[in-house]
Amino acid sequence: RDTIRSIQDYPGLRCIFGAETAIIWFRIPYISVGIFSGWKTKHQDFAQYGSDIISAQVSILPRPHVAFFLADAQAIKDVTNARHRFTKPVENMGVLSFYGENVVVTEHDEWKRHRKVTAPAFTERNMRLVWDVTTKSFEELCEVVWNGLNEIAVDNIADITVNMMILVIGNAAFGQEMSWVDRNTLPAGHAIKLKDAMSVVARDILMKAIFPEWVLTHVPISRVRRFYTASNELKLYMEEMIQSRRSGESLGGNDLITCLLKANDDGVSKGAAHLSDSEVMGNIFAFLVAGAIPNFTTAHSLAFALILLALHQDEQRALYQHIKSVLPDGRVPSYDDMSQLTYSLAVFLESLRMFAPVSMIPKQAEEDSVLTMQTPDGELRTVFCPAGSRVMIHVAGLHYNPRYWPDPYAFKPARFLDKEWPRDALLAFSTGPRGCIGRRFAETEAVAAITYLVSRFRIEIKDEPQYKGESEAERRERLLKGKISLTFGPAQAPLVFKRRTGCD
Ligand code: HEM
Repeated sequence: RDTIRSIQDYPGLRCIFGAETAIIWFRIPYISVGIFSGWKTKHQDFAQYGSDIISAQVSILPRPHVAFFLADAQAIKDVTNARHRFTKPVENMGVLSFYGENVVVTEHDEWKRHRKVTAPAFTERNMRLVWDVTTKSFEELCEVVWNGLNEIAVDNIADITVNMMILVIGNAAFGQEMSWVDRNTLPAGHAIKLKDAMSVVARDILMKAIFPEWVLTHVPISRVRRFYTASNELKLYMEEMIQSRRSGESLGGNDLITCLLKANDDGVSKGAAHLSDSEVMGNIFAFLVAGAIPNFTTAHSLAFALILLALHQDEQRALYQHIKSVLPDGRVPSYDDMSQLTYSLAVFLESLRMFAPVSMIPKQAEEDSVLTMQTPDGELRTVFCPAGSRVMIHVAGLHYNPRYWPDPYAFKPARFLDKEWPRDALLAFSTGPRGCIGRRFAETEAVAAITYLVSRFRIEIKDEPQYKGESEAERRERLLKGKISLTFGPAQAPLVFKRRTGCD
């Protein structure tokens, strides 16, 4: 009753468990708000209450409190820009700092120091490397692994995109040669290969949050043992990589580790902001395994983009024609072409709008504040937000808000070709000072991947006898059904890649 009174009974959800409780992840009316409910409810809660800011009053967990859900672009912009008034609640993110403090898990001046050193690591040269590695890996997949075949059926497209992202991050962030056909032998002193250590840690990182250290060290369950070995191995690999760059072995590279170390050394020599050795490790880990979250997000977003293109052949044709107009000779696209490949980027952004991997971004109100939003009639209205409230940026609510995105359930990449597209209403990468540091990295990877694949293959849905007779709508629902693991990704989408013959 007290919490409801503190917000003058502002309309919204009333539940026992809050959006951040790990006990019940989904919406159960009056019981649980559900951290993952956004993917399902999209803009519906806001439409129901007739307002793009609604409250959620929680009576038990994580503690009795008020949360506000925001799907109003201006209110979200105000919150994300006011870094000191609306902070990132980092207290539950310890799992991402087990190799060292880093830019993801820090706040205030500490965060500022981490961000100042890490942001310059994402150089233009690094993006060029990301592009080259992505196209090279796809070339290897199509010509070597798929053996130049004209038709390839893939049971689950996400398996391909996740593997691809591990290769890209291994090459472009770690500076390690990695490919589909693993030619590397096991380095001396290691129990598993780097690629395997990355995949296992990325997949099972939540074990670190769930289990105490003694469980990881002693419990004889093979998956737990494998995770424990992989996380120790990854640490060892990272130490060796830092060591080799420190001893000047490979400082010529443009990978993220090299760029980060250069930026840090620069800070040290100028007496400016810099990081300790353990913080360097923590940030490399943040790029990679916290980077596992970003990397899975990129992989899953790319998978959704390919599924949507397979479901919308008209859009795929338009994209192919556009790619052909940029690359009429059919050569492999280069990084210099990226600025012209606007349709490929539009496809990626539209998939991110429809299937944002991060559906809620939490903030904490440090002081009493007022949120300003627009009513459906276009008037401005203020909402009192007491100190201590959670403010949840409801990405899915914003992305399906018809005020910014007419016909929000339709796949229309052309929205992003309009120069005036509503930039403040796309929050997949968050925005403001704490916006995603890897956005350009992810976009580069995705544009290279989409362009390469669509220029060479027509992508279709695999026909499966058990689904014969299903309607268009049922098919769409089945293929776009999401699954939640570390982030949101497609559950199971079988696709067929048909090599283009030149006349299609
Ligand atoms: C489609 C791909 C991606 C999506 C949708 C995405 C989304 C996001 C979002 C929503 C945030 C803000 C989280 C918050 O404030 O709680 C964030 C932050 C961050 N992202 Fe990404 N990301 C992607 C790719 C990447 C990649 C490829 C990297 C690195 C290689 C990366 C590194 C980071 C880091 C280090 C932060 C923390 C920045 C800070 O707090 O200052 N992300 N990302």
